[in-house]
Amino acid sequence: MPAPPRIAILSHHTGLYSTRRLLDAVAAAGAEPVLLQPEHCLLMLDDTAARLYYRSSLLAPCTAVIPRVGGPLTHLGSRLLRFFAGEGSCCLNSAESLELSRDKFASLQVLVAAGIAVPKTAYFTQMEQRDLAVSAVGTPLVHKLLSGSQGVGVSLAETDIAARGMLDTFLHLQHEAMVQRFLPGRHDFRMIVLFGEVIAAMRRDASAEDFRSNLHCGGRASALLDLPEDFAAIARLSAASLGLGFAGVDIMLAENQRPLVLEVNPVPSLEGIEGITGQDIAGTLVKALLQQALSPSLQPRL
Ligand SMILES: Nc1ncnc2c1ncn2[C@@H]1O[C@H](COP(=O)(O)OP(=O)(O)OP(=O)(O)O)[C@@H](O)[C@H]1O
Repeated sequence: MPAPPRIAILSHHTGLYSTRRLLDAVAAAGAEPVLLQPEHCLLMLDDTAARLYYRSSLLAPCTAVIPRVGGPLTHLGSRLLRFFAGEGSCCLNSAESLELSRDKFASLQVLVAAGIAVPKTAYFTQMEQRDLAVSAVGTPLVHKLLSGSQGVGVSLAETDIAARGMLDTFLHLQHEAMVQRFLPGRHDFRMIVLFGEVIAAMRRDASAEDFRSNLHCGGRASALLDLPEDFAAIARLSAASLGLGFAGVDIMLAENQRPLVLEVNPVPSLEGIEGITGQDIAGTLVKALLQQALSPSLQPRL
């Protein structure tokens, strides 16, 4: 009997809901789950060969790889993905797409170049550009760290004075700043894209205590059963523009109800969306990835 395909899951937090769901889904699909904590990996280059040691042992080839690395492990995760791609493993998201989508401003640049509308957003590095950025974007405005997730590093400045003070601090500490026009809707839409199809969607409403609608910030989610076709088209194009096989695309409405993409998450949590929709997203993902891996002629519809 041939050995079952091996599917690696790169995850630091092994007890996380998404990691556990994916491990179970890999086993349920008849494949062998291989849990890799990125920090226990050693990459070795020697002449023209590349090798990966996991906890001091040479790692056997993997059929496919699912990156579930958080923001702080983006660079390590992308180097591991580059190794796996070189080995011929089928990576759910590539090294390049992970790096790109983890940079909040660079990814918006790529979306805009693809014709996808985003909120008015300024990026700058020097104090001399601060006042122009504040007046061009207008207050209230949202300041964002260039990397961050679950709403961490996203803050609201209601007035020009507050915005200037906040920017002074961030320019001093981070040497760069990103500010975005505040959209007053208090809700956003998250669409999960898998190989060019929207497979699930939810609406998230901010609580009375916060402007952020992330579930970690007290937001409330509900399933989005009648997904507008323009939202789905924007989500598909956003994931494709960033080269992502799997992505969570966040959309908010402008004052004139135009859908604008806030960001595209390369490692969206499965917990909220599976709980809200009742869908087996982990199972769908693993089956689609195995199909990709085992039918090399089948190209993802990116
Ligand atoms: N320009 C904006 N106007 C109003 N609210 C915003 C704006 N940008 C972000 N928000 C709110 O803050 C939340 C977090 O913002 P964003 O998605 O950029 O950060 P994140 O930390 O990467 O979140 P996630 O982990 O969901 O990807 C959004 O879900 C939205 O509710």
